Amino acid sequence: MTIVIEQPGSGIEVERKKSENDEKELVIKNGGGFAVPNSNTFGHNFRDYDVASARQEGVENFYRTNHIYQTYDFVKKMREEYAKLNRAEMSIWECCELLNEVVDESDPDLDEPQIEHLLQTAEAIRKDYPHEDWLHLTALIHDLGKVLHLPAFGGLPQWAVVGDTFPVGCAFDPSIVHFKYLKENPDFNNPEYDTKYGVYSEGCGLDNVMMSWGHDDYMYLVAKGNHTSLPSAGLFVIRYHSFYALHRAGAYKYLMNKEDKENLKWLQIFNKYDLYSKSKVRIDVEKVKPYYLSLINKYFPSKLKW
Ligand SMILES: O[C@H]1[C@H](O)[C@@H](O)[C@H](O)[C@@H](O)[C@H]1O
Ligand SMILES: [Fe+2]
Ligand SMILES: [Fe+2]
Repeated sequence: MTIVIEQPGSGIEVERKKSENDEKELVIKNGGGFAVPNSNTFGHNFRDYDVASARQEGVENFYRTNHIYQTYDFVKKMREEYAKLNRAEMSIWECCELLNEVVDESDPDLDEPQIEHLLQTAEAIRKDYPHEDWLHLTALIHDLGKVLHLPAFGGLPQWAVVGDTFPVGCAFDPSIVHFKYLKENPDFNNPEYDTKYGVYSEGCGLDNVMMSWGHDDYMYLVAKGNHTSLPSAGLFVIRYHSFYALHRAGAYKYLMNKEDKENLKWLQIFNKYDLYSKSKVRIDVEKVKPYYLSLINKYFPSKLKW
C-alpha cells in the first residue's frame, strides 16, 4: 500500500487510486473539518508536562516511575508473557465497555473514563475520513490495551500500561517526556544499550525494536494474534501511537524501514485526532454503537483471546 501525502499537516481527504500493479493506493489530500482547539479542558496547552495544573504532579510522578522501571529485561518478559493471550476471551465491544473503569494517570489532558476518549477519537476521524473505515475502527480500539490495568489482565501498575513509549535496548532520546528520570533507569549506563543503535542496526525496522511495555504493544499483540484483517497501517497506528519521540519529535527515524516510513504518515494523521479530540463533549454511545459493531464484525472474529 503506497501513501502519498500532498500537504502534510492537516491532511483530511483520502482518495483511492489504482496503481500500476492494481493494488489500492491511498492518496491523502489536505482540506477538512476537524478544528484543533487552542487549549485542553483545563485551559492549558495540550501535552504541556511542566505547566502547574491539577494533573501536573501526578503525571510527573507517573513518568518518574515509568522511566525507572521500563528496562530491556522487563519489556522482554512482558512481551513473552502477554503474547500467550491466555487471560480472557471476549469481543472488542466488551473490551470497550471494560475500559469504563480506567482513568489514565499519565494524561495531562484528560480525566474522563477511556470509553469517552475512544469514541471521541473515532468519531472525529470518521468525519474527516468517511471512507477509511479501517481508520475509524483503529481509532476505536487503539487504547483498549489499557485493560492491562484491570485485575483480570494482571492488574499492572499504570507505569506499565499508559504514557508515552520509547525504545529500550538503545540510548534514550532527550525528546522523551521527562527525560531526566531515565537517568535513574538501570539501562541508562549499560554499555550494551547506551549507544545510538544499542542492540539494533540502521534501518532494522521497528518490528525488531522493543518498545517500553504498555497498552500499545499489548493491543498490537492481541490484534495480530487474533488474525485481524486491518491493514498494516492500522496495526502500526495501534502499536506506535504513544511513540511521540518518533511521530512528534522525529527521533529514532534511523531505526525505521521502508514500510515504517509509509505507515508513519497515517500515524501522524491519527495523532491529531487522538490528542485534540479530548474534551468534555460526550458521545451518545447507543447511537454510534451499531456502526462500530459492523466494523468490528468486518475486521475481527466475534470473540478474541486476550
Ligand atoms: O493513551 C495514552 C495516554 O493518553 C498518555 O497520556 C499518552 O502519553 C500516551 O501517548 C497515550 O497513548
Ligand atoms: Fe494510548
Ligand atoms: Fe488515545
